[in-house]
Amino acid sequence: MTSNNSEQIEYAIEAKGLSKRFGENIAVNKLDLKIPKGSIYGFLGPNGCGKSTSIRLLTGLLEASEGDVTILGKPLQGHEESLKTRIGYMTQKFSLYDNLTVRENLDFVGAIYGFAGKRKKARIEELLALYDLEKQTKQFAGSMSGGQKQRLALACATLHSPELLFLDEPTSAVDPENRREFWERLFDLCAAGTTILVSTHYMDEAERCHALAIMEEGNKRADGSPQALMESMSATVVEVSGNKLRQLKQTLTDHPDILSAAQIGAHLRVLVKKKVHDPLLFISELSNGRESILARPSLEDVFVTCTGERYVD
Ligand SMILES: Nc1ncnc2c1ncn2[C@@H]1O[C@H](COP(=O)(O)OP(=O)(O)OP(=O)(O)O)[C@@H](O)[C@H]1O
Repeated sequence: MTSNNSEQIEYAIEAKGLSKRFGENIAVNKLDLKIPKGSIYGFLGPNGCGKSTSIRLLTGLLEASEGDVTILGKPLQGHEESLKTRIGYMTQKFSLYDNLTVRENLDFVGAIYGFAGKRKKARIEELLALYDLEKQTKQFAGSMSGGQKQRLALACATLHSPELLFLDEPTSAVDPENRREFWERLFDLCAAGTTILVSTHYMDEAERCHALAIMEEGNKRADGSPQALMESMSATVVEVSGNKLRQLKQTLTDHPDILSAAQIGAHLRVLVKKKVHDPLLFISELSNGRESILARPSLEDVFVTCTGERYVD
């Protein structure tokens, strides 16, 4: 991050009241954001919650219905063209040319960003080595595996060394190992000064971000670092074990002071509202004295708590 002193923080993205309507449907509703330079920020939420639309608004590809956006210190409105060279964007479907080879894809993107001659060749060689694509240079992009396509898409999105990188669900089409590797590469980019905004519906991925926004139906329900979100959660987590968990789950979820009860293996993970002073006694009474313990909150618990906010008193 740029600074420890809050007065000196430089923001890569600032948004105020950002909204987008498609007819009657509000895809993004009054979104406020302050994303420090040099950080990895996540949008976490289910399909259709407005992640892609928010990213497209912040890149200037889509016009907002309302709100103000400042990107890398400049108002987005009126600076869309000049900002394009400072921004990278990797779309959900990777936007590769299937009928072009790996090298041709990079060549094409290089030309778009005004690279030519030795400079272009050198940058492409650098990216081929960095993203482990040297053996695939002549392969058509359409015939590559999900992981290879993802690495090529990241190489294309970062060819012009953008200061700010948008990644829309970049790991949906790859296995867990590729996903881990991909995140290592993101932290390398971040260490070199790139600010990254990444959307995901994976909890483990969101947990890797410096900070994130939890989104639902176009609204930001909460934001902060994963740690801060877990610490400020408005529920206590209790794990209950024993038999007949399916019936117990029903009894517990019917109770107004219980936000959710989900079976994980041989126990139920129960989110009890914070206003309940002794959650273990409370659960013991509701479950005929079954064994229960307090557990550490996870980001998934935060998500359930935030998106179920309307049920919280
Ligand atoms: N061009 C459009 N015209 C009409 N409605 C749209 C358009 N783009 C998005 N929407 C709607 O806006 C809402 C948010 O969609 P968006 O794609 O931003 O969600 P998302 O969180 O990125 O989900 P996904 O991961 O499935 O893409 C959805 O209800 C979607 O149908």
